[in-house]
Amino acid sequence: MSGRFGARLARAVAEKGPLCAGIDPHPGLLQAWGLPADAGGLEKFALTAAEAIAPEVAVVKPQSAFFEAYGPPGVAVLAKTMKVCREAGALVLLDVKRGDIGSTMAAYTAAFLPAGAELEADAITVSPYLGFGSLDFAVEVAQAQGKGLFVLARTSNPEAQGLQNALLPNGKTVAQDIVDTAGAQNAGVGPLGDIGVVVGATIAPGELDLSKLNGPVLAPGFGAQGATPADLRALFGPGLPGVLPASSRDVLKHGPDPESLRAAVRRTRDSLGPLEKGQ
Ligand SMILES: O=C(O)c1cc(=O)[nH]c(=O)n1[C@@H]1O[C@H](COP(=O)(O)O)[C@@H](O)[C@H]1O
Repeated sequence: MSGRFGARLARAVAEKGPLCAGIDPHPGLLQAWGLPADAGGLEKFALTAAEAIAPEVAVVKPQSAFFEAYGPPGVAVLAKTMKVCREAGALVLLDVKRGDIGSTMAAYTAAFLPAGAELEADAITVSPYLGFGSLDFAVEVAQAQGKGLFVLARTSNPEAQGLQNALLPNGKTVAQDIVDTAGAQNAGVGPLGDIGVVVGATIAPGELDLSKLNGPVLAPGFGAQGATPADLRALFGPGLPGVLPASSRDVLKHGPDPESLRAAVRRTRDSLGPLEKGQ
């Protein structure tokens, strides 16, 4: 697929709906699937999940830490998993939550965004907590390479509230300031900018104004962390414009049978509403 990330994402969502399915090989899930806690078990888990799930959704989000935990063989499995997802037609959002000083961000960017990189992703998650400006180079590379970023703004975990809802001297919350800075990068870009934000599906409605973001919103917390389709609509509006509800464990717990996994991902996808409302 060619073109800007936001445009590719909008097409994929129009075709397959907004669900982002996570591949999070938790040790407990490997055990529940009857797999050993080693790189061989990881490979069986991740490839089974990728083959069953990726054809059904617009976006797959492998969680890098669960692969890195197995060392170099785990990272090799991650590369294989990402390839299987892309070949099945899904966009790959690699959840690596990177965030560092600008010059080091350049190295992270080189690892994940250029075409042909071993761990090439369509988009990655990044942390702005060293200052949004520390991500400038990553923003530039993503926009130039047709790739995307999802910047942590208001995360789904309960500990995040104090920091992310703190007021800045400009009168905005930290999270709102991050959303607005991402929005400035997306200004004037159609149909959707390339710089998304992460907003947990578990947060209270009304905390954030997303009306000027003009970019995608990754909304984890749907499923295992308790958020329902009704919560998503209350938080983001009835059509969920640009919103990618993300679910990992709630789908993966239906393995290892590929048919059960496929049925679970279809059920989850369909619970979000008819396709034309997805974008
Ligand atoms: O960036 C993320 O993906 C993320 C941000 C956030 O605010 N909350 C959150 O849960 N996540 C990730 O989303 C996934 C949620 O998994 P489940 O709770 O199993 O659906 C995990 O991979 C988390 O690391």
